[in-house]
Amino acid sequence: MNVDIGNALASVASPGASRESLERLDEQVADAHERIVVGMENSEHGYEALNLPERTDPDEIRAAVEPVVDAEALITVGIGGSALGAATITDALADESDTDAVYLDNVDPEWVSNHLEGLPLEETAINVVSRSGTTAETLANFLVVRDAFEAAGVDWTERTIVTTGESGPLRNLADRHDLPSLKVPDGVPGRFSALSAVGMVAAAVCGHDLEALLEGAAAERESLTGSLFDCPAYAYGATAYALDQRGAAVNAMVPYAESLETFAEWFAQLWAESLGKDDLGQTPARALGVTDQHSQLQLYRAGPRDKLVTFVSPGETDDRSIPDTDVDELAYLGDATLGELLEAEFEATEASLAAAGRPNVRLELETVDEYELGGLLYGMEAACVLAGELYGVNTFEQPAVEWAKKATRGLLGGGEFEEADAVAEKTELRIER
Ligand SMILES: O=P(O)(O)OC[C@H]1O[C@H](O)[C@H](O)[C@@H](O)[C@@H]1O
Repeated sequence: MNVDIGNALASVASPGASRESLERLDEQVADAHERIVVGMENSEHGYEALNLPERTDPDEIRAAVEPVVDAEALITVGIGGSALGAATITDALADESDTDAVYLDNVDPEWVSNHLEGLPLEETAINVVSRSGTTAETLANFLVVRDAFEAAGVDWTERTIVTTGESGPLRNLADRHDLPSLKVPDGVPGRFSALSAVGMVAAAVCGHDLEALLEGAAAERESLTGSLFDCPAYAYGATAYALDQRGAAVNAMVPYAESLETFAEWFAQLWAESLGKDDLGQTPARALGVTDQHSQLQLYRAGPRDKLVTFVSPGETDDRSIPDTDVDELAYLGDATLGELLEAEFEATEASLAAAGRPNVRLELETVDEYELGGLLYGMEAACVLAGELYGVNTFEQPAVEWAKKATRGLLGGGEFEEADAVAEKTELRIER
């Protein structure tokens, strides 16, 4: 992954960071890097995630999925960090796979039923993922999926792989039914676990190259140095932080490839849940090039100056020519391909923001394959860890999310949680028709 921060400089954009201010910030980057290296060396909670390219064992993952490797479809049941990494990988590489990867994260009943209805269950595998093994949505959806298999006369125990922590309800269930199971690595929070079994079981069932994913990540790891000017991941993390300090409270992630739309969702969790603390953090927004040029771009170019736009350029992709036409006004299209049109729109949009003095950064991939994807995921994780150090927050906890989880459990009678009392205490000012 390469990063171009030119359009975030103060000479181009407002807010923007001057070259001199980035050089001053680089001293903090050097300190933060030292802290990160110590955390990695000591396998400290969270920092351990940056060791995954070396720690993850692809053979172990492939052995666990062996019984279902020919599945026509794979249902991954998980939420947040236990689903988005896997979904990012299999969505990005979907063209290369014969397996239909389906994700059940939401518990919207109609949506769950619609997903299950169309699937050939006797040819479908189940990938259930929960670090804690207690997340209500995941456990509930898993029970629903099991039930659907039983109703169709399909033995779910022959078709299920479990990835969870060392203990907990899901671990007990895996042991009781003797299911192939993998462990969420110690010290790795869910949103940083894409490059472990959490994200890679689905990739393995879909036949993707696990080694290449890890090699791409390892190459990014090699580039972690004490200077933002030598390290694309740190350049991104430091620039996003610097821009937020100058008023860019929103970070809009805009990939120029349909296959990377889920990546923007993954990034949103990473950035929001890691950095949103102590009244600090940058709000992630999601948009898709070229589609959202025709909707959100108006706001990004002419609305409040509170945004950094992050483009992802996918590099080389399959192309398709645009047929010739005898309509004079459209003749110019006949000389181009869809890929050339996309590229031109990307460059035009980037230039249009810069011309209006709106800061933007470009993440560049060579192409969308396992290697580049591994680098992108690792690079954004390292960027986020660096940003967390610069903000001075605890990047690896998520107490605000845990609060709502406890309130939900309390409401459903899953234990005594004082958080649930807040629901009854809600202030009402209802306007009725
Ligand atoms: O993996 P699980 O324990 O099921 O957790 C799934 C998700 O739950 C919560 O929402 C956490 O805030 C997320 O970070 C986590 O990824």
